[in-house]
Amino acid sequence: MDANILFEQIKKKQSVLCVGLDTDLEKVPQHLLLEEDPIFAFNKAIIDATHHVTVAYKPNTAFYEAYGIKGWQSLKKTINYLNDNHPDIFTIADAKRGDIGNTSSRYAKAFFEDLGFDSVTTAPYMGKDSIEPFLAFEGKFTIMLALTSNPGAFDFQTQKVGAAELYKKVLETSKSWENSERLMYVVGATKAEYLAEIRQIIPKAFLLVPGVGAQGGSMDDVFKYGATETAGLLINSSRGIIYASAEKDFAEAAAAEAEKLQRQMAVHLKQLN
Ligand SMILES: O=c1ccn([C@@H]2O[C@H](COP(=O)(O)O)[C@@H](O)[C@H]2O)c(=O)[nH]1
Repeated sequence: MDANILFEQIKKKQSVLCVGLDTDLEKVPQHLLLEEDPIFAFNKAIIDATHHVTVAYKPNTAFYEAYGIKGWQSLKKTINYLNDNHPDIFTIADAKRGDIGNTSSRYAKAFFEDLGFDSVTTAPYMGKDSIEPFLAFEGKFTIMLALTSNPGAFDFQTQKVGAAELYKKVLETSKSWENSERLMYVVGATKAEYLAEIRQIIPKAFLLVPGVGAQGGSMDDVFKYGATETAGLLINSSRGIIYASAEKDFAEAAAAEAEKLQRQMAVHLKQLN
């Protein structure tokens, strides 16, 4: 996907909402378990109910891999459903991959070509040759972990390596990689106060920001420190939206939560223009 399509979606929907499809059969409404493919049935209902306020969907692959081949088939059906019915909505495979070059090439082929996602998340720990194979794909984006939302982010990412913190080195160094214009970065909403400095290093790149809602991050702070004139943000909420209700009204409840977040986003987006 061209980034302009994403910008147009943001403008049209007045939203930077990314809905996380972290579908767990222990949490979906019981009646769906009678369906042939309960994971896909759940995802389809959530997508149908939320797409009008959503600019990106992010299935976390762990929730599909946990169910083996059936889970992988549900993931494939979900991405096909999105590509067939909502081709202008950005898709993210949250898989956090990255390996030696030839292996990374296979991961990239799996997520970009076979599954057909617009983007995949990657971990930068193995360096340039582990990420450039993803960046080689035209029309696709690689979303690299920079400063994550979890408490363990302080174990390594904020530690100094020489004069700068590791996450800053990751941001700075990655700018010199081939096709770096195809990079986006993950920064947790729980680390919003770091966003002003992050924006000095990567003023234009899109940020995928998880951690609002269930993890306690503040959307207001994300906009305050991390927004650019064009927004350049995707704010993710998974559990807060998809498990808003565990009853038959789960899709309506998800829509209500998504709309609530979109209204908050619209207020911030108006202030940017
Ligand atoms: O730093 C990170 C990177 C990825 N995630 C993922 O985002 C969602 C968040 O889910 P919520 O239910 O909205 O908390 C989930 O898939 C994580 O694996 C993250 O939270 N933080």
